[in-house]
Amino acid sequence: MASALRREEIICLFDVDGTLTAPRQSILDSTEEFLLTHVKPKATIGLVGGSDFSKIAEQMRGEDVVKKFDYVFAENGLVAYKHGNLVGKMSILEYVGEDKLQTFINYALGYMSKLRLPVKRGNFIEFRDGLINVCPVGRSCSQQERDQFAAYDKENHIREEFVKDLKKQFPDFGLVFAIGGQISIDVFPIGWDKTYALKFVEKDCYKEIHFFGDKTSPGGNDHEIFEDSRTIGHTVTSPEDTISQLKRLLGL
Ligand SMILES: O=P(O)(O)O[C@H]1O[C@H](CO)[C@@H](O)[C@H](O)[C@@H]1O
Ligand SMILES: [Mg+2]
Ligand SMILES: [Mg+2]
Repeated sequence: MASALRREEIICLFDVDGTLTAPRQSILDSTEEFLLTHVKPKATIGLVGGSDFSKIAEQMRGEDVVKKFDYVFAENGLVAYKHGNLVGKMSILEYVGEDKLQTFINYALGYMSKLRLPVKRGNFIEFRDGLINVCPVGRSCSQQERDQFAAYDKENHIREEFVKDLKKQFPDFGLVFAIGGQISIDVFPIGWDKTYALKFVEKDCYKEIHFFGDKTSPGGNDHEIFEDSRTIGHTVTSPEDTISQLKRLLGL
C-alpha cells in the first residue's frame, strides 16, 4: 500500500553507485527527472554515498546536488550537507592519529605490492576526510581496466581475501574494512559506516526513514544502515529497480 505520510514525515535515503547510477557513472536524465519531479514532492530525499563529495557531485552532474537533494551525505555522512549547507565534517586523521594510520597504510601498500593482477595503475591509497580508500588496481585505472578488475575480483576474491587479512592483522585498531564499489575497500573507524548519516536525519523526527542500497549483505557498505532499527531497508539491484520500488512505496 502506498504511504499516506506527508513529505515532511517521510524520508528516502539513497546509496549512489548501483542504486541511482551504474558504478561510478553519471545519473541518467530519466532517473534524475523521476526523483526530482515525482519523488521529491512526496518525500524528503537524501543521498548517502561512500565516495567523497567531488565524486558524488560528478556523478550527480554538479555541485548543486546539495540544493536538489534535501541532504547529501558523502563519505558515509562524515561530510554532511543539509539544504545546501555543510553541517558536519569528520577527520579520520584526527580521530585515529598519524602513527596508527601510517602503520596501516604501510602494511596495505606492502600487501598490494605482492599481488599479481591483470594490470596495476596508480593511486592505491586515497586519503579522504573521513575514510581511507584502498584500491589494489589503483584508482587511476581506465573504465575498461576498472571493469576488468571487477570481473577478475569476482573470480579470484582479491578484495575479500585482503579484507580477511586486514582483519587478522589489525584486530585492535578499531577499524572497519568495507567493500562498497567495484575496485576498492573503504577503511574507517567503527561506527563511521553509513549509520553515521542517521544522526543528522534523526533530529528532524521523520516518522519513516527509508534506505535504498545495493550492497546490503554483511560486508557490504550498505549493510549497517540497512539493518539499523531506525531505517526501513530496501535492497535494490539497479537504478531501474530503485525506481520501481519507489513507485510501489509512494504510489506513483
Ligand atoms: O571505486 P569503487 O571501488 O567502485 O568505489 C567507489 O564508490 C563506493 C561507493 O559505491 C565508495 O564506497 C568507494 O569509496 C569508492 O568511492
Ligand atoms: Mg552501492
Ligand atoms: Mg533497517
